[in-house]
Parts: sequence; C-alpha cells; structure tokens
Amino acid sequence: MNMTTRNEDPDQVYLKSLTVLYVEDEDDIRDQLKLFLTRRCRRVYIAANGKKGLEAFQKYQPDIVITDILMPIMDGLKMGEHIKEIRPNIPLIVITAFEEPRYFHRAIELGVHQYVNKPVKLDILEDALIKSARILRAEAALKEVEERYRLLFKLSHIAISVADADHHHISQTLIVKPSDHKQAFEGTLVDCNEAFLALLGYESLTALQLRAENILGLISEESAVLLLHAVQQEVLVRGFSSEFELELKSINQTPVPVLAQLIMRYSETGEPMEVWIIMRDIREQRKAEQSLRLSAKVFESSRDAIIITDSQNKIISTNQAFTQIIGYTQEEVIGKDPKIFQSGRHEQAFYQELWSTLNLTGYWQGEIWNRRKKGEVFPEWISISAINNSKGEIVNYVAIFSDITDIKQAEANIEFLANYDPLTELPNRRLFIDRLDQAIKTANREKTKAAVLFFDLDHFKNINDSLGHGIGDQMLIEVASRLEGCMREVDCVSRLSGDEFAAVISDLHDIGNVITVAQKIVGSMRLPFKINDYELHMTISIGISVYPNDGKDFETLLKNADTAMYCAKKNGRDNFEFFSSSMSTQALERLSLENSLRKAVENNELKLHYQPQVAIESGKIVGMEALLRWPHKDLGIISPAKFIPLAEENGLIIPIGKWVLNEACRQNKTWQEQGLMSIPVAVNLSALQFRQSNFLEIVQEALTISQLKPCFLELELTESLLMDCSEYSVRLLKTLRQMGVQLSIDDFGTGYSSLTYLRRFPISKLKIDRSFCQNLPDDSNNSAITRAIISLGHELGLSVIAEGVEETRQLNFLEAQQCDLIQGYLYSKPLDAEEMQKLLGSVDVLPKV
Ligand SMILES: Nc1nc2c(ncn2[C@@H]2O[C@@H]3COP(=O)(O)O[C@H]4[C@@H](O)[C@H](n5cnc6c(=O)[nH]c(N)nc65)O[C@@H]4COP(=O)(O)O[C@H]3[C@H]2O)c(=O)[nH]1
Repeated sequence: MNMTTRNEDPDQVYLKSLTVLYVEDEDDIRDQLKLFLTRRCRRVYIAANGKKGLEAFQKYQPDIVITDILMPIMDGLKMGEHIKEIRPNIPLIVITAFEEPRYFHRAIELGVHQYVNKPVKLDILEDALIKSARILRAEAALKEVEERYRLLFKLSHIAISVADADHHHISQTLIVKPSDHKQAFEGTLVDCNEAFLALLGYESLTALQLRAENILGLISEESAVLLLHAVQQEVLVRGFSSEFELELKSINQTPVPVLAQLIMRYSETGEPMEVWIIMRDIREQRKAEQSLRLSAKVFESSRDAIIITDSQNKIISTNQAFTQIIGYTQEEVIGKDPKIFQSGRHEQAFYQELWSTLNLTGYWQGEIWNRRKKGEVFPEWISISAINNSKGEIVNYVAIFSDITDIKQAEANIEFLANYDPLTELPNRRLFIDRLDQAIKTANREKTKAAVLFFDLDHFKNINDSLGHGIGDQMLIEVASRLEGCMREVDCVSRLSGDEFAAVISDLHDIGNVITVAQKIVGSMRLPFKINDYELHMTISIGISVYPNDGKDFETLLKNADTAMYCAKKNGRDNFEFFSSSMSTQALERLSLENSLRKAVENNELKLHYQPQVAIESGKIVGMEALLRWPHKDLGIISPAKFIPLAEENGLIIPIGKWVLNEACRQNKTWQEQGLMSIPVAVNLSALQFRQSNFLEIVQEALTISQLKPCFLELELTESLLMDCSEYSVRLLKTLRQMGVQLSIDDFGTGYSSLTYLRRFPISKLKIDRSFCQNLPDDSNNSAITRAIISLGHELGLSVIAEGVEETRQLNFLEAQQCDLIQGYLYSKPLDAEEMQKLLGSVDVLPKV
C-alpha cells in the first residue's frame, strides 16, 4: 500500500522514515513520550543523560535529537554542542522547564531548532517534530539536486570550466578599452571538471591553476579575441552565447580545438557570478575534415582517373584526370552506368568474370579497352574496389584507372622489334623459326609437306657499294614487297640478314606449287626496280628444301635450302634449285603434267573408252563402264590412275568429271539411236565431284542434253565417298535413285565395307575390287572374301559384279559362287568408242568362255 494518502501531510510521511534520539532523565516522562514518538517515527532511541545520549548518537546516527536540558553527568546543551560539532545541521529539539536566560543564550548559540516546554504538550512536540522533518526533507531534496548536478559536472564527457565573472570589472573595462579584450575579461578559473582536465592533459584543478590563473591563459590569441567578443556581444546581453570554435592549449602547448558555449550564472540578486565554458572536443572531427580535405585534394590532383559509383553502379563522382583521359565532364556522366565507356572489344563473359571477382573479393584489377567521348578505343589499367558499410553491404565502387596507350604502344614496338625486321617489316629469323615450326606441325597433322625457300639477291653488293646504303635499303624494301606479293598470306616471308631472305610454304599438297611460286618470284625480280631516279635490274637465286624429305628441323632445312641456293647461283643465277634432285624432277614432272592436263581439258583432248560388263549366266553384254583416257602427244595414252589423283588435287576433276558424264550419256544415247543394244553406261565419280552443291543439276543436265533415259546411266561410287556421307548426300542419292539412275559401289571390300551404309543408301550393285579376283580360286583369302561379298550382296538384294576377270578359272569360281556379272580382259579390254560401237553392233551375245 502506498504510504502517502491524498490527505496525509508529506512532512508527516517523511517523519515516519526518520529516526529519533530522545534523551531524558525522568523515567515517567521518557516512557510517556517514547510511546508518542514511536508512533510517529521509524525508530526511537532512548538515553537517560547527555553522556549516554552522545554515545547513542554516535552509535545510531539518528536524524533528529530531542533532549532535556537539565540532566545528571552531562546536560542536554553540552551534549548538543558535541553533536553539532559532529553534524552541524542536525535538528535539535529541546524540552525544558527552565526559562532561564542563560540556557536560552546557550541554546541560541547552539542553533537549537525548537523548544518545547515542560510539561510537554504533545501537539507542540508534534509540531516541532514536523518542522524538523520539513527541514530535513528540504535538505535531502537540495542534496539530491546538488548531487545530480555535481555528477553531471564531474562525469560529463563535455569539458566544463568555470570562470569567475566580476560584472563590474567586465563592463567597466569593456567600455573603457573595448579593443583590449584581455583586460576586459580575465575569467579567473574557479572550477572545472574531469573532462576539461583530461582534454588539456592536467592531473588536477590545482595543477591547471598553477599553469594558468585564468581561462585566457589556456587559449590561443585568436581564440581569446573570439571568447571576449562572445562575452561582450552575447553573454552580457542575453546570458549565454551561441557555439563557436576555440583553440585551447594543452599542457604541452599543442592546440586542442573545441566547440564552446558560454553560459553566465547570476547571483540571487541578479549579478553575474560565473561564466561556464562548455566545450566539445572536436579534434576527431577536425582530423576527419583534414583527411577529407586531403582525400579531396588527392582525388582532384591524381593523375589517374577516378570514378566513384553507388551500390547500383551509377556514377556519383569523377575527377579532373577522368575528364582529361576519357573526355566526358563529371556533369555528363553523373547518374550513368560506366557501361557507356565500353568499347565492344570484350565478350560478355569478360565482364561477368570481372563482376563476380569484384563482388566476391571486393577487388578487381586488370586491363580494359574502353572508348573515349570522341569514339577512340584505348587501353586502360584499372583497379576497382568495392566499399562496404559497417553491415558489410556494398555501398560504393571506386575505380582508378590510367591510360596505358603509350605503354601498349611501347610494348608493341618492343614486340615488333623482337620479331620483325625494322627495315622491311618482314618477320625476322626468330619469328621465321617459329612459323617454320608451325608449318612442320601442320604438315605432320595434315600429312602434307612444307617447303623452305632460301633467297639471295644476285650481285646486290654492287648496288650497295656503288649507289650507297640508302638506295640499297630501298631496294631491299621493294624486294620484300615483291616476295610477299608472290606468296599466299598464310605463307611467311622473312628477312634473315642483309640481302638474304627466306620463306616457308606450309600445308603443301603438291610440290608443283613450290615451282609455281619460285618461277613467279624469279619472274617478278626480273622487272626493273625504280628507285629515286634510277632504274635498277636485279635477279634472285632460290634454293628449296622440302619437309620432311630434306630435313626435319629448322637448321637442316635452312642449311639444305642454302646449299640448293648455291647450286642455283652456280647454274647461272636467276633461277631456283631443289636440294634433292629427285624432288626437283618429280616436281617438275608433276608441274608439266598438270599444265598439259589443263591444256588437254581446254582443248577437249580427253577420250572415253568403254569396257563391257557381261552377265555370267547368259553371256550377254548387259552394261559398260566408261573409262577416261588421255592420249598425250609425247607420252602416249596416260592412265587415269596417274592423272585422276592430280586432277583431284588441283580441282581439274570438276570440269573433267562433268565432261565424262556428258560424253558417256551422249555416246550411249547415240548408240541407242543407231539401233545398237540399249545398256546402261557406268561412270566413275570422284568424291570432289559428288560434293559439289549443284551435282544433281549436273547429272540432270547431262541426261536432258543427251536425252538418255536415267535407267541407262549408272554412277559408280567409292566406299570412301559414302563413308563421308551426310544426311544431305543420302537425300541426294535417293533423289537420283528415284529418277531412275542406278547406283553401284566400286572397289567393294577395299574400304570400310560397312553394312550400315549398304542399308542406308539406295544401291543396286556391288563391284568386287579387282585385287580380290586375282589368283582366284587359288588364293584362299581372296576366295573367302569374294564368296562373302557375293552372299552379302545377294542377301541385301543387290547384284554383284566382279572386276578384273582375266582367266576362265576365275570365271568358273565366280560362276560357282553365283556372281551375277563380270568385267575384265577375259571378255574385253576397255575399247575406244569406235571399237565399242563395232562390238555392240556385231554381237549381242559374247561367246561363252
Ligand atoms: N589388270 C586388269 N585391269 C583391268 C581389267 N579389266 C579392267 N581393268 C582396269 O580396271 C580399272 C577399272 O576401273 P576402276 O576400278 O573404276 O578404276 C578406275 C577409276 O577409279 C579411275 N577412273 C577411270 N575413269 C574415270 C573417270 O571417268 N572418272 C573418275 N573419277 N575416275 C575414273 O581410274 C581407275 C583406273 O582406270 P583404268 O586405268 O581405266 O583401269 C580400269 C580398267 O582398265 C583386267 O582384267 N585386268
């Protein structure tokens, strides 16, 4: 229950919390009052005389003392004197029957609070008690307030110092000498708190006062001016000042900046008493400002461009260097994404990688190609950092970059000088070795060759000696350009030293190509060189070595090409020579064969021969194969086995193949129109021909022009051709088959002999390769293979023809195996058109052998 009810006097309530010492020698009075007191106070201590009363006071420390005066051993006033010495403010109530003036005087001196006459009237005693309680209550309240403010003053982190303020002195001096502020307000230091001492580094107020008597002794000259101004203009006018900056001096004279406010404390009569100076330490703030100023200075004066973006990577700030490097002003890019600088040189994956590293590690550094405002793409070296807040969230990104165009240029120059000849800008020996190495690897991989050409200018020294190095250099530049002009881009021409050049031709299928190139170079050098006003003539000698025949490494190949070059020089210069003569013969032969074949095609010199295909059972000619012949004026008839591979390499097979198709169809139709037997003509197809995108049209055209029915045309496909077949080829073959054209597989058994393609393709005939028919039936292997092919063909519903049948024994075996058809010298060699026409006209059944 709350002790204080609405009607209860707070002093009475307070009384109930107090303890009382009651000193009385008369037992009956004491007992009577004790009861009374016990009801009104928290506790009552009793003593019978002054001495005992003093002991009880010391022991119990009561709040109020009530005492009789006249008592044995020690009277009440004597006891009161002792007690007052211990606790001057203690309420002392005196109960006495005496009214002698001498007691009154002593009592007044003692500062007795209340008198209660004997016999004691209880209401008067109660009143005295309540008055004492009131005094104690007021004292306690004041003490509490004092304690509160004392604590605030003492423990506050805000530095507070208190300076004496003599109003008269201040105003007088201010008026008399307003400019001399020092004299106007001396501000003698009277107090300060711990925070103020700590701020300046003093141990105690005394130590501080020893150093400086007044506040002006603790601040800088400029601050003194400010302080006195504030006192004069604000404090004296309205009692307090606004906040202003002061610079204090610490114990070791270092400046301590503070934000100060002055508050005047007035006396009860309204006179200025003290000026309180309340100060906030702003050293950290100053430091932060300074470091901010420094950062801003670094930011602005940095030679590296800086971009700061927010968490969404929108630009919030850039510096001067940024504008200098990239061309945009800060205003133009604020709020934009740095993506606007992207050059387009990097893949999306590059940026994805950058961002994932940046967000994972908080940092990314590397080279980026960006675009300036004017559109120029340039390289920059950039470091990007993610800035986190205290919660670890990214709040900013800072990118610092420099333009590395010059560095890149220098790198490129170094790279160029390391790998290129500065005069001709051709690759130097070092890069040449590398290119040759690559050419060797390609040759190994593609099963091709590579050629090294070693060039030496004939009598170049004469030009240098007679016309000087300037002309000589220009000559070399022109030579380099002509050499490059004669080669493919993939080949490499290099200047090895002085007037020595070399080249590598890679992925070489045909040695003849090397001769073509060498001839072209020799020819191009023969053209006059126009340098300054001179018309100069120059020839070149070339030595050629071929990988892998003439060497397996750079040194050997180059040495052998060099040797060959000396041969070319010995043989009269202005020509080329192969290191190995066989290579040279072979190459030359091939080259001349190629040239003649080209001419033969152009002049329509090729011919078709025909070889009959005969049904074993009936002995009838049921078909014929068209076989190409090249009657050469010097070499006689050249076998297709020799020139078809060449034509396949140089692409001549395309026009040749088309001619064969047209000619075979035309010839067959002519014979049919002449009333000769109508049989299909089989035409060999090369893979290259078959892969032409317009192959179907070529076949259709041959049939249309000749008017030959498609069923009288048979196309012979090789196994390897079918192995490379795509879906498109399957559709093509099906279309041909639907048209009525017959399809057979040539040389069956020599390739992959896969059942899969036999099923996939609409084939009607299998041709057993000639090699399997040799030595039949003696060769048990060949017999087994032939038997297997025949039975496989039959199982798939195909007819089977055996090629190269020369003897009856072979025929008998094939017949026994139920082979359907044969082709071979046994019946007929391939015949020219005239002979074939005769054959077709004379017999429709060949004699059964
Ligand atoms: N030893 C011997 N040989 C016989 C016998 N019967 C026929 N031969 C020869 O065997 C070859 C059969 O032609 P192939 O296997 O298609 O082989 C042909 C074919 O792959 C190709 N060829 C011929 N003409 C053409 C053509 O017009 N176009 C294409 N792409 N290739 C053709 O040239 C190859 C060789 O043709 P040829 O020299 O005419 O050689 C022909 C033929 O003369 C025989 O009993 N004994």
